[in-house]
Amino acid sequence: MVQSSILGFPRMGRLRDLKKATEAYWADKISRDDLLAEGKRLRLEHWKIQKDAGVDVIPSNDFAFYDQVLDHHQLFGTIPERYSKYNLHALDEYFAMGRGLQKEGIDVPSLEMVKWFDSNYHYVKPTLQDNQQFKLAAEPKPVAEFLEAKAAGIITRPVILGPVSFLTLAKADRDQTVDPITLLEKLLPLYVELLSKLKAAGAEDVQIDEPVLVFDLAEKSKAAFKPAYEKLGALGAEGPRITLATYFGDVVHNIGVLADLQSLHSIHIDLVRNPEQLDTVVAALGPKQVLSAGVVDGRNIWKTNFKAAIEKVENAIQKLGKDRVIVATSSSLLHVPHTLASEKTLDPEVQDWFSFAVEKATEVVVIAKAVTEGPAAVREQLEANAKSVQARASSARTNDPAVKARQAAVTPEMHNRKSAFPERYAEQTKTLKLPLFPTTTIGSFPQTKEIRIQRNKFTKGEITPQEYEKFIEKEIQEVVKIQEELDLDVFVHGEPERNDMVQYFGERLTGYVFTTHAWVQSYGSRCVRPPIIVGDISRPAPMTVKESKYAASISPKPMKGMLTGPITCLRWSFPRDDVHQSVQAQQLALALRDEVVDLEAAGIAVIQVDEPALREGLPLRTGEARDAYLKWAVDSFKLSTAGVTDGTQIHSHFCYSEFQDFFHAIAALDADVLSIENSKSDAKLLKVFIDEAYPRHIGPGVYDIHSPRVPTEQEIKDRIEEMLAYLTPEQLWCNPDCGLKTRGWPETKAALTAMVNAAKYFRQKYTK
Ligand SMILES: CN1c2c(nc(N)[nH]c2=O)NC[C@@H]1CNc1ccc(C(=O)N[C@@H](CCC(=O)N[C@@H](CCC(=O)N[C@@H](CCC(=O)O)C(=O)O)C(=O)O)C(=O)O)cc1
Ligand SMILES: N[C@@H](CCS)C(=O)O
Ligand SMILES: [Zn+2]
Repeated sequence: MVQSSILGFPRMGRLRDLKKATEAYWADKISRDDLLAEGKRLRLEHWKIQKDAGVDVIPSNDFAFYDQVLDHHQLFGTIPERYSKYNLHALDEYFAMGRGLQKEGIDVPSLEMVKWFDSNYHYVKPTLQDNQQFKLAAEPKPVAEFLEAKAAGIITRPVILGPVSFLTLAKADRDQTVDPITLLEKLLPLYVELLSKLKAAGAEDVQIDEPVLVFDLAEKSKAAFKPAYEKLGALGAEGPRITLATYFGDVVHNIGVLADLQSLHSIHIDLVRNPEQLDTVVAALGPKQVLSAGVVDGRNIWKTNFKAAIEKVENAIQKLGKDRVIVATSSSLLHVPHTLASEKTLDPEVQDWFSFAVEKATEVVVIAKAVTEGPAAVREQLEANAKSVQARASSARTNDPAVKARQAAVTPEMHNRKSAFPERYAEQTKTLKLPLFPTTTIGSFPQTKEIRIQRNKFTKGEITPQEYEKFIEKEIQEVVKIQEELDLDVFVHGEPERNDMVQYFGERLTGYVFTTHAWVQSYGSRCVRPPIIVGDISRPAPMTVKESKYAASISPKPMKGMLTGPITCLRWSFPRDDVHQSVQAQQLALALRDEVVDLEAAGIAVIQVDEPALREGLPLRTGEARDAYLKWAVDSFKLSTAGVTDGTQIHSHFCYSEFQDFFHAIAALDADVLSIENSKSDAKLLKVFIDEAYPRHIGPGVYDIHSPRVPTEQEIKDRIEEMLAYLTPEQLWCNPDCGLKTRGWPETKAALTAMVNAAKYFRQKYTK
């Protein structure tokens, strides 16, 4: 019998219940016990959904109150002393690492948070010491959650991050030099102990995620696999059977590594992203090893094409037999929304094309049944699926000849600014007249409860468009006034009208549909509702001009227009899977180009086009695919921004990504000013700007915006001083790491006051 399996389930709940409970706990509105009880309720509900759908292999320990990688910091006792010294309750210590803590004499910033592979999910980086000791938690969470499910009559397969991935994704703490992978020997006994405990609790199977196998691994990491899994395998019957899971890429380049891991029970591969890896992996399996075939997409919302998925699974069965194949989701379903059933306003035509987590649970079951019992056993489902797939392929919604014609008319010249940076800068200086160390923010100001309530009322028709517009104008007036008081140099309108920097644009572009409840966790308690690209994209009307023009009209200083770039719009949406992403990016670029030109015509002389997802889109392995991506991604940005005159200053912003290995792409954008998240990274990373003789202007973030913690003026000065080792005073802008939408006003004002004072200090010091 072919089993069905899910690698992980979204944990927020149908109505973002976990977000609400967590934020209520942080605000002291519910007790710790209330929050723990809500977590328990959600875990149980999610296991039951999967059980009721008929899924054979159901994951546990895929739940986390903040981040599943952060859970492993506590599991292995890798909590830096700056947190552990306070002897906080474990849950509070956990949140302190995730989001920092500034309360009752405690003042500790959060750990670094970065992108989870090429997704819009962010994990907290394990941060290790030179003399790192490891200690398994007294009540390991994977064991506790396995037992919790067991008590409810559901036998699960606990998920843990593998030792090689944990260490490869880790970093040395600031001022430490340890290469994390060298700590493997010390860490492995904890895995052995954990596996024994799981087995003793009744777990027959465990899923160990080793997603780093999709990277081009350093030799040290590659070499770590064999000894690690020999040690875990040595447990034999004393430990659970191990399924080693890889996802988001292929493992063909590391097949020698996998072929050596004969103690594994099964190997999971992503056959949505890389179906071509099937034959190589099957050939490398040992005679009894099982293949977990990831054929239901964990990263996108399109209904699975059953015919195509069944063909892939049948192909594996032919070589391995039915008992050695499992039908699975390609990755955890963390990256897709909870259920399509909550969507009440989608056009039924397109609703029929989608499948969210709950629906995907049924999909793996149907596919497993089709290959176990034959198609007749699920004829009805297969026929309905074929009809839906066919309807989408032939829908008029997907194809717009006018968009195609415009794309065909794009010329190479349309990608280039009129002049090189020195001439542009000379023009910009005439109008902008900025001081040294100009201060600015990244765009958004706090999205207060009041803003969200008013938008909610407007969406529900409880207030008129005119009332909503007046409210937004009032918000803009307020942020302009605050920026005047703070004495910032380049103002923003604060983005109060935007629910989200991508969703907002998706709602204004043809070719998109958007949802009401399709939330996906981005980090911690923060969720996004990615709009869905269903057809060719165009801009029926200006999207941001009204608000920017209004803000400029009441502002005594330059007002920065604010757009989300084509690659970020693409990556943070659910993209089409029937058209290459480069085509979708170019359509977005053309729509944004019109917006940029319209903003300029409205008198906006500084325009920021955010591209925080540019790095995220980079193929995970080096090589041709990367070069191809970089070409079309950079071209899209340039196409969107190059329609302006020299005097208009183009900014771009990057966050959540490591930029050194990506420097050439950022430089190739030819933006006049870059702002990059930097406050949590070592300033030494800025050396790349010297090495490459970067000629334009840069604002490396001077403080972290993810934490409510307020930086001191001295900290910011120290940071700027460090930056000046790598950048000239003429090049340097002062700004926070990213937008301030998640922050409250008191901390925002306090932090920006410190930032402006620090900038003024250096301005005075360097002005001749
Ligand atoms: C910069 N980042 C972003 C990423 N991806 C995006 N798509 N957008 C981003 O900004 N990736 C990388 C980072 C991740 N960072 C963030 C930062 C902040 C958030 C965030 O604040 N998310 C909000 C939801 C935003 C939103 O769409 N809000 C809507 C709906 C608001 C709402 O919940 N309304 C209530 C009713 C009103 C009420 O009573 O409060 C409801 O519908 O129930 C809006 O503002 O209209 C979050 O709350 O998590 C995400 C990623
Ligand atoms: N302009 C956006 C960028 C976030 S990456 C903001 O300020 O929120
Ligand atoms: Zn940002």
